[in-house]
Amino acid sequence: MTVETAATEETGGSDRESRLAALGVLAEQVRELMDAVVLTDVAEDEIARVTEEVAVLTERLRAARRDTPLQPEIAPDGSFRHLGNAVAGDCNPYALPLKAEVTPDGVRAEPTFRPMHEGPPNSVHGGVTAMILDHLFGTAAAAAGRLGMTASLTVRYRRPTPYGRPLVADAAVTRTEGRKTWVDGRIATPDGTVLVEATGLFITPTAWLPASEEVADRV
Ligand SMILES: CCCCCCCCCCCCCC(=O)SCCNC(=O)CCNC(=O)[C@H](O)C(C)(C)COP(=O)(O)OP(=O)(O)OC[C@H]1O[C@@H](n2cnc3c(N)ncnc32)[C@H](O)[C@@H]1OP(=O)(O)O
Repeated sequence: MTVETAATEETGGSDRESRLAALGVLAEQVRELMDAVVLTDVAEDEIARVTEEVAVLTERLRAARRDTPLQPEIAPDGSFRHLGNAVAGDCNPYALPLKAEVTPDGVRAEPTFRPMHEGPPNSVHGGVTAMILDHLFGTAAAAAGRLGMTASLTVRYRRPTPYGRPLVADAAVTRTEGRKTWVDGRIATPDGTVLVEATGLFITPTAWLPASEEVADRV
């Protein structure tokens, strides 16, 4: 597995960074749109007009398209980034996007879920919280020099997870054995009430072993 540097793709340089920043702003606007859709109470004829306008915008974006979302790369500042990722990608409207910070113990993030993440009434879907923990766990493994794929994830849901307010998520490697890495972590309220906790097993595919240490310094 190789990770390209940002400058090697397409236009390169600051033009590309400027365009990616603009794409990030668009993705955030689309998140706002998705929340607006799940919360709107406007009349049916207004829904129909907005639908037509959105269809026009969709066609404009399709005027020039890639085969895949943006792939993992080394950003100009030397950090690892994956702008097309469904959890952490700034340029993917489906992503929160999750911002993980490396700590002495592992990794930490402060996710705020949105109305569009509704599962049970007035709280976040369990598949969404599991996805966030999966990604955070993968980041904890990568930061420890053990880049891997999720082999299993065991999730325990302790309390309903609210949207609309900042929460705290953390993860740490607890054990390693050959290419296997076990990670524990949780999502909690800022005062420490655990909402969701999980254990994950990550396995480093043999082909990823060379990239594993390189990525650790850049997460
Ligand atoms: C590019 C830079 C990226 C930077 C990343 C930043 C953060 C990114 C965060 C992203 C996070 C998002 C993450 C995602 O979303 S990852 C997406 C979800 N996960 C997948 O799609 C994984 C699909 N599965 C596979 O690719 C393979 O099966 C893997 C790679 C997992 C193992 O295939 P491999 O061919 O390598 O394995 P092996 O057969 O030689 O077996 C090796 C050992 O492992 C044991 N075993 C195998 N499977 C399981 C299992 N399911 N439970 C328990 N144990 C299992 C097996 O018994 C053996 O043990 P032993 O006999 O040696 O004791």
